[in-house]
Amino acid sequence: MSTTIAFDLDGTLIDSAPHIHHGVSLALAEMGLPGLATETTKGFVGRGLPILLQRVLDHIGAPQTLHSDLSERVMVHYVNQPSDPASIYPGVLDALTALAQAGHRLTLCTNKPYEATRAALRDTGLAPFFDIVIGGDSLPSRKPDPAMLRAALDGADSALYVGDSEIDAETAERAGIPFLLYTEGYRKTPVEQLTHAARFSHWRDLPELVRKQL
Ligand SMILES: O=C(O)COP(=O)(O)O
Ligand SMILES: [Mg+2]
Repeated sequence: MSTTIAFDLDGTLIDSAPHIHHGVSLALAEMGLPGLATETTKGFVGRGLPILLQRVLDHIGAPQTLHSDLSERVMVHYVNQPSDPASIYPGVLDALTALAQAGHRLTLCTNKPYEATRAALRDTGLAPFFDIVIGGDSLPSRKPDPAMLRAALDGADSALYVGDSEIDAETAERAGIPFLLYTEGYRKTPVEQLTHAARFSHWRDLPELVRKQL
């Protein structure tokens, strides 16, 4: 049976925290604001750029009135700083190729802003795998609201969602879609506390896991 499989991006397909951190750091420096550690930025990824930047400003003790200026600057770097193809997690390309060859439709459902998502997919070479791309600003709401996931699944009868975070697990649960958890991303909660149909720590295991789900 052919299934539509939606994927999260940051912390799932690509280890993008260094890229996100770089964009945020450049923008903070331009504004004369203090920087923060990569691990701190990484901990803020998952709910989309507006919330990440709120947390950044809180963390460095700067007022939220700077949010829109910071956001515009980060977006420029987000789109213009090339994403490194080496940031793709090991085994992702083979797994996506195998799933596509098995006849599955692959789509993307990420809280990353759409323009930045397109740039990351283009720079890493992942773009050709996905025929629907829903970004964090594509719809009026973002994950964990299930509307994004529903849009990425395009009415499929058989569907799965693959992601790395608490947000993804909640989104899938609210959409009533089985969730496959990649355990090596940016999750902060123990795996046992996240609703998931199955989990994997290396991408080589995903095609078999998908077969078992169907
Ligand atoms: O940009 C974010 O906050 C997270 O993006 P993700 O949904 O691909 O993990
Ligand atoms: Mg993620």
